[in-house]
Amino acid sequence: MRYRRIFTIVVDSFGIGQDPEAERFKDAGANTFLHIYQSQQGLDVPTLYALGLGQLDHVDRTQTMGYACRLQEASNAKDTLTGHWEIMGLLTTQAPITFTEHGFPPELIHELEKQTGRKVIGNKAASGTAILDELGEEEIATGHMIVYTSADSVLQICGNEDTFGLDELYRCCEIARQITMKPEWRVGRVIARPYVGKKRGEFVRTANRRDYALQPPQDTVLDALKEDHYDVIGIGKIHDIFSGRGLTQTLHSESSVHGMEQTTSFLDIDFTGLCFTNLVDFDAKWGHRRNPAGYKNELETFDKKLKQFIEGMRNDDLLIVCADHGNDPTYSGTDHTRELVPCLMYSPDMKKSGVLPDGRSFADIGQTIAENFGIADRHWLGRSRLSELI
Ligand SMILES: O=P(O)(O)O[C@H]1O[C@H](CO)[C@@H](O)[C@H]1O
Ligand SMILES: [Mn+2]
Ligand SMILES: [Mn+2]
Repeated sequence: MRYRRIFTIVVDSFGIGQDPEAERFKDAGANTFLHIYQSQQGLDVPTLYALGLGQLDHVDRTQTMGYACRLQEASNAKDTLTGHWEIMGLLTTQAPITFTEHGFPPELIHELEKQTGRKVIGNKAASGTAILDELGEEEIATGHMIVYTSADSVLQICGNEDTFGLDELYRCCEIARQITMKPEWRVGRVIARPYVGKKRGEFVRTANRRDYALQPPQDTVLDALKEDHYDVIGIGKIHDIFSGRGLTQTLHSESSVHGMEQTTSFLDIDFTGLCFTNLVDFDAKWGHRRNPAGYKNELETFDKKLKQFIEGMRNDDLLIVCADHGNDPTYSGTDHTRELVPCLMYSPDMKKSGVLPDGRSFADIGQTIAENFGIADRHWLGRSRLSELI
């Protein structure tokens, strides 16, 4: 075992340019990183640049440490579940079901209304904040529930924390999850979207969001690590994304800053295995909201936290910073964008630094982890980069 602890941090939606499939996903030209950089007159992220991020899109050459490369998604998707599953070795060939064109079919809605005892309003593809402005007041006045979707494979239900109530929202989502287990309705996630506020313009979504995700259909590198008695710590949304599978410990985060603080606190803990973190604010607060200035700020704050993290690393620690898909905040629409993702790898034990060739799957990350911990014999997807980290 070369590294005793591997910290993998997913900067949710931090894409680095279109991949060969982007056109098929109607995302030609998308580039989350570069377009934030260009639209905001630069990006002050010295730590990410030191790790080689700027080399990947040729905007900065101040790399001093670690190895940087770009990875392509091998799965037929651009969403959070498939992205994370692929990072941990699982390929998704069948595109996840979506209902963006006409909303959910009447039979599904009828079943949901019958079993919850509540009428459905909305039932269309929408941005979560826009649909609250449109229908939040009606939901509060009538007790009906706002159901909406997006280009992700999701069924989302909004509920006002004061009038609808959190428990009731979770109950309705559990019913929705059961109903959508039917093969033709099997969305990747049902998501409870609680919010507070009384009227249009004042609604704010809270951190009590809850995701009811499908189980990964097969074992991932996480399961294999757990089976071999390694520690597998999930921070932020990791638990939801893997339905708790393959984890030995879970921490939920209030924000991406909080997620980095939780991750950093594990530097002081003597574990052996993987600490796997998802930082969702980049995607949920800025990418989907098409807010490049907010995205820039979040990145710059993250960069400072990353510097502190690196300062606390030991020689037998490996850091991997990556992403699960793109979400270019300057692109049209409000959905994810199919992109390459950065993969930045660093350990204080490295003698050299540089750029590595692009990889054909996000699973290069999982395979690197698998080789490090001696579980690569299971033929995971992807190619280990361990021998390139010199
Ligand atoms: O617009 P909001 O509600 O943030 O939705 C976003 O969040 C959901 C899950 O990531 C996806 O449906 C995506 O579109
Ligand atoms: Mn994501
Ligand atoms: Mn998203």
